[in-house]
Formats: sequence, C-alpha cells, structure tokens
Amino acid sequence: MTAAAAAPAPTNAEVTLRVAELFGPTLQGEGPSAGQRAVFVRLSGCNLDCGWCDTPYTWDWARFDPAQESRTLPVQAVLDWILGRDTDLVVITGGEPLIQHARLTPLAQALAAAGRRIEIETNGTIAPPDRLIECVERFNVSPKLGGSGVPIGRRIRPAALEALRGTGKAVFKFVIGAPEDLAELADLQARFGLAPVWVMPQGTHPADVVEGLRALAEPTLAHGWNLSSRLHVLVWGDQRGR
Ligand SMILES: Nc1nc2[nH]cc(C(=O)O)c2c(=O)[nH]1
Ligand code: SF4
Ligand SMILES: [Mg+2]
Repeated sequence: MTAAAAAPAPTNAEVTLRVAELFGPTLQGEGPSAGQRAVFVRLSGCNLDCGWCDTPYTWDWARFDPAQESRTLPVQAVLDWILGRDTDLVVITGGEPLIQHARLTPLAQALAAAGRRIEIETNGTIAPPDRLIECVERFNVSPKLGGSGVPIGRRIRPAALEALRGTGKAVFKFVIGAPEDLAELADLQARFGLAPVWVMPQGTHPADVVEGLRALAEPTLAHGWNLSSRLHVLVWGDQRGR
C-alpha cells in the first residue's frame, strides 16, 4: 500500500479573508503604540454583540448589509495592498479578527517575513495558535465588561485569557464607560493576573473622550494602571477609515 501524498498547502491566492476595511496610513489611536504610523486591516465578523460597539458594520447583519460592508479577499490581495503602503506597523482588528485565525496566520507570516510589525486587537475570547503568536509583536486584548451588555459567560473566557497572557505579548486594554467598570476591571485583573493594564474611555466624539480621560486619570494612577486616549477620535471624530 502506498502512502497518500499530503495535499499541498493552499497558496495565498487561494486562502481568503472576510474584510470590512483596509485603511491607512493613519495613526494607531489606542494603547501602547498610540501615535505610531500604521495601516489597518479590519476583518468582518464578531462573536460578541456589545451594546456600545463602534464597528457594528463588521458584524451586525440585522442593521447592516454584508454585501455592502464585507468583501472576501485573497490573502495575497490584502498582502499586496499592505506592502504598497510605506508603514512598518500593521494593526489587525475587527470585529473579532481571531475568528479567522487559521486564514489570518498566512497573512501574518508573510507580513513578518517582509519585516512588518503586527499588532492584533482582540476581545480576548479566542486563543491564538502558536504559528500566529510567533509572528505577532503584540496582542492588544480588550476583554469586555458588564456595561457591554454581553453575558459574562460569553465575554470572559478564562482559557483564552490565560493563553493570551501566556504569550508574553499581550497588554490588556479595557474600555471604560461607567465608574462601576473599574471595580470589575480590578476583579478581573486579580483573578487572571492581567498585566499590563491600560484603561481607555469609551466614546466616538472628541468631547466624550476628553471627558472620559479626565474622569479616569486619577483612578488609573491609583490602581497602578496606564491610560490610553483614542487619538484618532480626538483628531478625526467618528470618521470611518481613520
Ligand atoms: N486610528 C485607529 N486606531 C485604532 N486602534 C484600534 C482601533 C480599532 O478599531 O480596533 C483603531 C481604529 O479604528 N483607528
Ligand atoms: S467585541 Fe468589539 S467588535 Fe465585537 S461587538 Fe464588542 S466592541 Fe464590537
Ligand atoms: Mg475603532
């Protein structure tokens, strides 16, 4: 009996991603790299449904038409678009980009091979595979709090949080919409050993972001956390593609 030949791995022209937006160069607006020049890949689809979501056009097909808001693109086309932009930082976001981790990994591998730095924005409910971890510089993990309206069993997935923490490449960035969110954040930090913690105000209008930063600055310092603005909102408001 002869062994069956292994099927060849699909090429980057054959593997596809569901993409909501490709945009940039712009400025990373959130977290430790805020202010850095970056291009963004916003993938479609999310496994949560936060009440305050600022990108419902990536997943809420009751309110948005997927035929308008989502394209199926070969990995190679996304790669070519990125490599045609002169930025070394690539931010992959969504929606929840790790839903597509198997198809995202070849893109990340090709970007890393081309010398690009990769950050992934994730809601912390899905553990990334090792092959993806290897080529990512940082996971900006944003676990969702009670104010999201999502039941705790869906938004807090202990195994995924522990896996992300274990990568040694994660920061934990919490969107704070109400004062009671801070106590829940402190509980989660203690329970899962999350560090470093970044606190960020909710808001898609500059005045709301500034007001949130002012309210959060002192409690952030008192807890030993870091504070993130939303630079793109301060500069461009709620424009898409920024
Ligand atoms: N400029 C800019 N920075 C960002 N950082 C994280 C973003 C996101 O939507 O995940 C984002 C975004 O949408 N725009
Ligand atoms: S996890 Fe993020 S993209 Fe998904 S619904 Fe919540 S805020 Fe929106
Ligand atoms: Mg955003």
